[in-house]
Amino acid sequence: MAQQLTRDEVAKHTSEDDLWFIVDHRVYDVSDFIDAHPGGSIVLEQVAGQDATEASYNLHRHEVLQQYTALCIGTIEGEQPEVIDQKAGDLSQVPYGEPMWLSKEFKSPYYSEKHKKLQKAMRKFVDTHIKPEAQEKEKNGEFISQELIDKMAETNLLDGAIEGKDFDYFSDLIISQELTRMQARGFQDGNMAGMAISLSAVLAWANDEKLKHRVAEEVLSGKKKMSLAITEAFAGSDVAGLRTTAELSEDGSHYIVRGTKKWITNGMFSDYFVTGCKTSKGFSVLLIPKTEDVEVKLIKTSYSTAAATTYIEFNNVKVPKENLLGEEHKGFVVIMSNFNHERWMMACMVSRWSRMVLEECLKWAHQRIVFGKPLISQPVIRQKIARMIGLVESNQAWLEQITYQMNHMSYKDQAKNLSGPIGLLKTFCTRSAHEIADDAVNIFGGRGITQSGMGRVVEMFHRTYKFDAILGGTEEILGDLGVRQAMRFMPNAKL
Ligand code: HEM
Repeated sequence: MAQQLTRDEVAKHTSEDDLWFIVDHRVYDVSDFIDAHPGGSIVLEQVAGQDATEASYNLHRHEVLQQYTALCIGTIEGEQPEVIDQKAGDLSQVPYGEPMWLSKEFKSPYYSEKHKKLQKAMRKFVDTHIKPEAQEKEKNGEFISQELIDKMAETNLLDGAIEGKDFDYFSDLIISQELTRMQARGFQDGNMAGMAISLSAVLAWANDEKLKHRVAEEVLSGKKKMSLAITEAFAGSDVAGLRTTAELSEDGSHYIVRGTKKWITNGMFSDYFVTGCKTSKGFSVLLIPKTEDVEVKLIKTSYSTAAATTYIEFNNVKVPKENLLGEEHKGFVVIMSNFNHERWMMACMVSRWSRMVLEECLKWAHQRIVFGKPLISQPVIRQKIARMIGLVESNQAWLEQITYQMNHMSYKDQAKNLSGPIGLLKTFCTRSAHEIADDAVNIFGGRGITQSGMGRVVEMFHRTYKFDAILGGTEEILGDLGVRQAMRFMPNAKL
């Protein structure tokens, strides 16, 4: 048991080489730490022997104190720590910090006990196994370790937290949203996002059953990696403008692929590329294995290189005819139907990021003292937070409604009925993110543009939400798609 000390006892330790203070009813001896303190020694000397709770929470995230528990030598006699120590797997206690279905006061028609079990297991797995590596790699830009990939493959749906037969789109939503809580936007994509958006095309469109099963087994077991290679320097959303060509050999046994691809997430470590190519009479999609004729170069974007964003050159790569996905020259439908799930997944993630940022703003406004009062006592701050809550909750509500439809529709019908709504949903979520990021930085001030310390989540979101606004289709393209789709369902008659 930690020793019990009195406030009078603490007040005696005020010299540079014998310096104590109190934070949240706990006593810290920082005599050997003051020279290493990132905020310097002066500030610590200023609070020597005193209660520094307010000063400390005004300047640090609680996790800083959790990391330095060794400096804590005891608690104040008769007093109890009040600050909530979040443990791995815990739900947030901040209002609006979790979607409504996770708050015990509220009910939802969409989630079952099985979903709740999955969420719990996923939260714990992310907090314990993914977040520590994600935080490290986000900073140093290295790619995900094989150990982490093996760990994820090994647990096979989290050691039975959910059975394959019960896995539905709400399970998918839960996994996507929980993954964002690693709070590392580049690593989030580096964590097999390439597979998530390309394996679906192989599963739905491979003509060769053997190939389909082999690739699925290899990538789901973590032995091989894959990515989706559509965009080029020449064209992104404008798929018709792509210049990578696939020419069928005279004997019809293979294609020769030549061209380049740009911004390919996970391309640096991929063994397979689901690639959009021009063929003699249209556009076709091929599963291209990595060979010596495939050259990859790392692209540095505004998020971490942990995402492994890649420039690729296919230099006359020989690809067997069996690797064609869907029909030859009719690849447009392969890509377009695959986009739905990718865009929906991005909506899951960016909306959860927005909620994390809202949570950060609520915590900060609650504990930051300005002009002698908590920041939240300023009406202008409450207005900003009110707007954020409205956006975050409407993102989630629309997302859940669309997810429910996906659960009750075939893949084909989803392409017909939901590509418009999903495009509009993603656009709405990223426009919301734009507003939320902007207001959050204003609430955090200098910390909102600083990569470490209190504002690091807000800083990262402000720097990276644009990835969701652009990848998988820009806001302009998707807004347009949504309205054009709606017009397709308009009755011919004047109304
Ligand atoms: C055991 C107690 C403490 C530990 C372990 C600690 C640790 C840290 C760490 C790791 C940082 C880097 C920034 C971050 O990650 O948030 C930091 C920054 C800082 N700390 Fe502390 N600190 C402690 C107590 C205090 C106290 C009591 C004060 C002031 C009264 C203080 C003042 C500062 C200041 C001014 C900064 C720079 C903040 C900024 O750049 O925004 N620290 N501290």
